Amino acid sequence: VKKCSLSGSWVNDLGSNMTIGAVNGDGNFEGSYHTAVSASPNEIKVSPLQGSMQRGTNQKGQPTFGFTVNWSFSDSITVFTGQCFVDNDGKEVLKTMWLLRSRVESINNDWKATRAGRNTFIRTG
Ligand SMILES: O=C(CCCC[C@@H]1SC[C@@H]2NC(=O)N[C@@H]21)Nc1ccc([N+](=O)[O-])cc1
Repeated sequence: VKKCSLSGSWVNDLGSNMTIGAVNGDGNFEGSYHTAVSASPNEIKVSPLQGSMQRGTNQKGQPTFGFTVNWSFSDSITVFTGQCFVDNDGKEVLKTMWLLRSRVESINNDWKATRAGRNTFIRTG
């Protein structure tokens, strides 16, 4: 069975770095995220992430997951969701989509407060 583990260090197509710790028995994990890009005027800082991985009853391998990055330097938050694959060269890759919600002053600006996109992560080191 193709096995793909989330624990360890990853880099995405934007050059952002992520480290994920051990996945516990409930499929939950924690880690840290250092984004290479930001739309905030503030200095970028390492930010915590928390997430969950679907274990699948019979360890199907290539699990789905989701995690939230609570940006420490800006009034915004990103949720990522995706799947951990083993590609045709045997390399682990995380294919994700994300929603980035920024705080806006007024409900009248709510329409423009959520950005969406995709990121692919590969292992570093
Ligand atoms: O910019 C930010 C916080 C940093 C977001 C980084 C995003 S997360 C999805 C994508 N994948 C990455 O690795 N990095 C990017 N917050 C923010 C955004 C917009 C506004 N705004 O005022 O529009 C304010 C703060």
